[in-house]
Amino acid sequence: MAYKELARNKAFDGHVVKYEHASTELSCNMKFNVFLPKESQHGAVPAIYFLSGLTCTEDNFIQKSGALAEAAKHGVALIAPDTSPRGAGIEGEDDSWDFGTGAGFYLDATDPKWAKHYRMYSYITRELPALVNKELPIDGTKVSIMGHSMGGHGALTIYLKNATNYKTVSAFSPIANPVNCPWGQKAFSNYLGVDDKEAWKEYDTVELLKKLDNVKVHALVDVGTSDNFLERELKIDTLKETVAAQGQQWTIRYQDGYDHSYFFISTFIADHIQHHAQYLKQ
Ligand SMILES: N[C@@H](CCC(=O)N[C@@H](CS)C(=O)NCC(=O)O)C(=O)O
Repeated sequence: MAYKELARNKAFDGHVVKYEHASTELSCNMKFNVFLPKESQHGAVPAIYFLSGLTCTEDNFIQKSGALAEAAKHGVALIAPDTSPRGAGIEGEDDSWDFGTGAGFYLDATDPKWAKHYRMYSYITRELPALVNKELPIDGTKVSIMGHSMGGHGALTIYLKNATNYKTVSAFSPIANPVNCPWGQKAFSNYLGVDDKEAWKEYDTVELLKKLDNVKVHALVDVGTSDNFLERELKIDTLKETVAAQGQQWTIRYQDGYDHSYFFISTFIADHIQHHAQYLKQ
């Protein structure tokens, strides 16, 4: 299967289209959703990738974030991939909600048990862009990336490692320092092995920021002060300190009383789309 259309719904004068394709990176079939604004009927448009969090599929963001209206306003496409390979059949992959299926952590696993299928980093940075740039009216020279929670971690790390490929980055409630939190330690010790801590740092926003020389990044990060995961898992204070120490000028906002849910995302999604549109139009 090269790729096939599974569903198409008109929205805000454009369309939300769901596709399925056989992924060579992940060795399984994968689904993703795309919002194509009406401008895409006349030529290639800029696009924002949105990486979702733990337990999500390709549907959560496109159905719950309220992003379509603002994307339509700016003539920008949205690309919403799944969060892990599906049905790989690896022992233990469905045992917990924060690891395995629905929790690919946007890395390329090196542990032999996971290495064949759990390659979300290569899928998001190479395979999926190659497919959408070839098959859809997407301008591959004008793309950016954002995400939520595990997907916020994915967006920030992918951006920091490939800054020339993306115009900008933003995140909601990102897992900012996974080497120092339970979710990250569980994922990295299994996918990357317990011993190779240097490999872990390659997928850690705070650690990547420390290595960033002379590159100024203008990222937007929002997190809710009533987010249940704020202290234990997200480590936004550490991110903020590192950003300051590195002389970066990120906008990091603590939003009073908001939690980790899509109600929070939908409240601030317009700000994020506007942030991206400003860079995508340059
Ligand atoms: N274990 C809880 C928490 C998982 C959770 O909060 N997931 C976030 C990302 S880390 C999410 O986006 N959930 C899906 C949704 O709210 O639609 C659950 O299964 O809902």
